[in-house]
Amino acid sequence: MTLAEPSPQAPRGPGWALRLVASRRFQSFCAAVPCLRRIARRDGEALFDLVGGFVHSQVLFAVVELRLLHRLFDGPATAPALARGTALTADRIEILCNAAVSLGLMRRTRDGYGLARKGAAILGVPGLEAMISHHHVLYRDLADPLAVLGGAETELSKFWPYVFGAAAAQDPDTARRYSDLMSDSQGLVAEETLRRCDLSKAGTVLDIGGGTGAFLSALGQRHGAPALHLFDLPPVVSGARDRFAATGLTDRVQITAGSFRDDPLPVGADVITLVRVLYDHSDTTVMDLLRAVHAALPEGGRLVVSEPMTGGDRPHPAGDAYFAFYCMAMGTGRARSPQVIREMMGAAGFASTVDHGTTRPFVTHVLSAEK
Ligand SMILES: CC(C)=CCC/C(C)=C/CC/C(C)=C/C=C/C(C)=C/C=C/C=C(C)/C=C/C=C(C)/C=C/C=C(C)/C=C/CC(C)(C)O
Ligand SMILES: C[S@@+](CC[C@H](N)C(=O)[O-])C[C@H]1O[C@@H](n2cnc3c(N)ncnc32)[C@H](O)[C@@H]1O
Repeated sequence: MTLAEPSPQAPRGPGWALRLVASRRFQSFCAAVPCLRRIARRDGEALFDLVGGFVHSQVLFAVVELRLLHRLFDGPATAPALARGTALTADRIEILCNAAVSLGLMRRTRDGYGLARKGAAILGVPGLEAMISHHHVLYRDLADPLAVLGGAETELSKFWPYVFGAAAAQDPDTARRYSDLMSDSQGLVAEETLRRCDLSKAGTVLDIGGGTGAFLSALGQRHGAPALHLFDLPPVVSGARDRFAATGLTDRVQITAGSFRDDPLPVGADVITLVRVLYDHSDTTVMDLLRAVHAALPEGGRLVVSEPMTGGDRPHPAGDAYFAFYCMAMGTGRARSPQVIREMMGAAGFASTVDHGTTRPFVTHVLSAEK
């Protein structure tokens, strides 16, 4: 595509500036002028990161699948040493490790390769390696993003069957597979949610879609007072009793197996939490759920919603790229902005809503509402 050079009489304003940036001659001019060269180089590198980002995520996938970060946690190693125990040759491991160094996951050492800070951080984030390994499903779906955008059937939608109703989630192995993935990644979500919402004075907290109880376990260990009530699908909650026993919370916990799409919600809680639940479901299902939550709460009762959200009129990569496409590929879900969810809370009857924000949009965003 050859863009006409901006004519002298071209209107000034954003159009003029962008037309200039899109001009090959101006880009060549910038590369020759020192103060402009740095901007052009920075934008070019950022653009190339976007172009090559899918290779970067596959380098990360390979490093995680080969457990190289764990190998290096014990100390630096040479490429031949890292190749041992894998099906790869030392020269291919060297290529992978150099790529990992370029991405800040590893560092070059006198003896070969060592762990870098980002690589160490991955080892410290609960559930992150499992999520990275799980991405091969989404990756195959996004090989044809236009098909996903066009609503084609996806592999990912078969990974999370529960969103299609309790009947689809009867298979205990499937239920365990996604519950493990969720409970592994719950650590940071619970940390952020409980830091932003003080639930220490709650009487009873009902966690709807609470999986195998990871959030309630974190809440129960942080606050000694609230009684805890878990509500999730029958094949899912079966894994919860052991967790509560292991955290010494059995006496404070009630477990109800059921579907919020098909069964009445338990009553008696003064706080109801929805942690990474709404974005799995359509607007209709979400509105039905919010109305049922409103009905199940007493006057003055509180709803807490915590899940990754989009940026609304200020889109950000975590919510508007990753989770928006993830939920779209899932088939029924939708990543929503804090504003949209607060409007849905209001439409469901909640008198006041609060945006508690987030420190890390890629982990979660916290809202609450009062009846
Ligand atoms: C010199 C030193 C040592 C330090 C000085 C500098 C310094 C202080 C460094 C700090 C190092 C440090 C502590 C870093 C910590 C980094 C952390 C905590 C990073 C956390 C990253 C978390 C990430 C990337 C989380 C990603 C989560 C994802 C991708 C979750 C996806 C969930 C999905 C898709 C769920 C789907 C389920 C469904 C079906 C949609 O409901
Ligand atoms: C993404 S997981 C989140 C689990 C947990 N809250 C967390 O953040 O780790 C969504 C949860 O909603 C549950 N769920 C989905 N549909 C449900 C339904 N109709 N009734 C009850 N729970 C449901 C799933 O079983 C799953 O545990």
